[in-house]
Amino acid sequence: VEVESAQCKQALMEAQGRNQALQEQLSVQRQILRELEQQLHESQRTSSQLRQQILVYEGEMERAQGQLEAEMQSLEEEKNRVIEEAFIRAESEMKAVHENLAGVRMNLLTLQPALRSLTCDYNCLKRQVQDFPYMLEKAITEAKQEVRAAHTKVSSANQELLRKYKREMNLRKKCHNELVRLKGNIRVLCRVRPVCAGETDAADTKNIVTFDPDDDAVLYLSNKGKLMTFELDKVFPTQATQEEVFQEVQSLVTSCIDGFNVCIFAYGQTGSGKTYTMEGVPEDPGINQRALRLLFSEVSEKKPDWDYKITVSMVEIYNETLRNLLGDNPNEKLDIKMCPDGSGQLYVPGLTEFTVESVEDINKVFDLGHMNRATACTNLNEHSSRSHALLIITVAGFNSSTGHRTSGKLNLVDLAGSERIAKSGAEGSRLREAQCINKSLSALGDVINALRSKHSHVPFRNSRLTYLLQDSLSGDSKTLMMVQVSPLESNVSESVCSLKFAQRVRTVEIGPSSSSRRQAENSSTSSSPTHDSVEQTEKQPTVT
Ligand SMILES: Nc1ncnc2c1ncn2[C@@H]1O[C@H](COP(=O)(O)OP(=O)(O)OP(=O)(O)O)[C@@H](O)[C@H]1O
Repeated sequence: VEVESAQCKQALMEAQGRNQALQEQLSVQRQILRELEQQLHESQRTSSQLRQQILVYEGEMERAQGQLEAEMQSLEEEKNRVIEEAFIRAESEMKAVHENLAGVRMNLLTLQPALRSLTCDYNCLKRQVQDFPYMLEKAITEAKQEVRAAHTKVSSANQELLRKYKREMNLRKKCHNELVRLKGNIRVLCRVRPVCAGETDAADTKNIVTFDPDDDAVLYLSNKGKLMTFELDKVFPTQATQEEVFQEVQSLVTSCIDGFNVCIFAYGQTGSGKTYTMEGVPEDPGINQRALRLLFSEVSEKKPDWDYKITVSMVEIYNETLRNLLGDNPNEKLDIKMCPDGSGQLYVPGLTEFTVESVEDINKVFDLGHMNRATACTNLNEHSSRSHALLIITVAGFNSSTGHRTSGKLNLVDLAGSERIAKSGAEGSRLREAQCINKSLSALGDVINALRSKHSHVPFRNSRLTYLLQDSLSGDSKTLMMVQVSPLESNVSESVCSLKFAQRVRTVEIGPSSSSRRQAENSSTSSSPTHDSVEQTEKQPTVT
């Protein structure tokens, strides 16, 4: 029993253990059951909600179906209406097309004859095109022959014209020379400046100059109650304009295009209008600017046969010293030398030359010249009265059809004041200035005298001025002296001196022919400097 009791106890314990496990399983199963019941309940609730929703949807679907059917109905009606309209339109368009077609058929009937004539034309043209190369070749050959004939004709006409042109040019040159010869290779004109504002109130301002209304070469001067008469080549009264003065000198200016050398001098006492005549004022320029403008227009007219180069130099002669006014260094002194080529020509080593082609170029050159002239002196007005200013214009031409070349020089000179300085008042540098001016103006007078008198010796080398201008004063060169005179009584003695000088220069007898003169000049060019045989005191007012 004890053994069985132990076994029973063991079995009981196992049975209790199994019972315990089953109990636990049961409670888990119960829990699951509860949850499932809850889920079922919720599902039932959801299902009833869904059923209700289904009912709502079914109601909406019914309503939508009703609307759809109504819309389909209306679309069906619209479709029928549109089809009907399209049908009507198509019918009318069809009718129009039929009508067009009938028109086109009619046109076709009328076009057929035109087509037939076009075909005929086409065939005709085709035949012509086939013949064209042959005809073209024939026409080209004929045209070539005609061109050759015309070319030969034009060439011979050209040759003839060129020959005539050359003859005319020579004739023009001869006529011009003859004209200048008749007027004299050296002409002396006089210009009387007007009384300036500010001069009318002062003493001695009486106007003592009168003119001859019938003779523009005569001028009367009342000197201490005595009427003096002067006869020159032409006299410009006070009211003469810059243009009128220029018209008188313009033939000389243009002659340098033909290869002549020309000198135009303005001579007279300080304040007599030399600078006004040569340079003028900006609003009314003088000979310098007008000459360059005229040269520009003349050479442009001669294009394209002639090609010209115009160059400009500016020089000042002060106390017998030459200064380069267009150079980099206005204080640099220049020398005059004989060309080493043995031609007898003179040249100035280091002299600056500018090529000018327009009025702007001229203005730039003049501005530079004025600036350089002013740089080296303290009082420009006084300095310019005591120095000679030279504008040297060179015109070199080349004719491309004839190969002809020309070279002419135009020297425009504003001389130093010619007035005499009282012996007592001149000393030191002023005396030297006066001596230099006296020397150069005397030398100029001597040279002009010698040239007009056809002297065998012309004293070019007696001053820098005449030496520099030697090639422009000799040979076929032309010279014009513009004697400037003040009309005031206070200047009467200087005016008398200037006019006497002018008249003497003008009335010197004309000597042998120009060819013998040239020989004389050539021999004089190579000779050593000698003093002139012409009486200096006879021709030139004395500057002491
Ligand atoms: N024809 C003229 N018409 C109007 N004004 C003139 C005329 N000639 C000269 N003048 C005036 O007279 C004054 C003196 O002239 P200008 O300076 O030309 O004399 P100049 O002889 O060159 O003197 P300088 O020897 O001192 O250089 C200037 O004010 C100038 O404007």
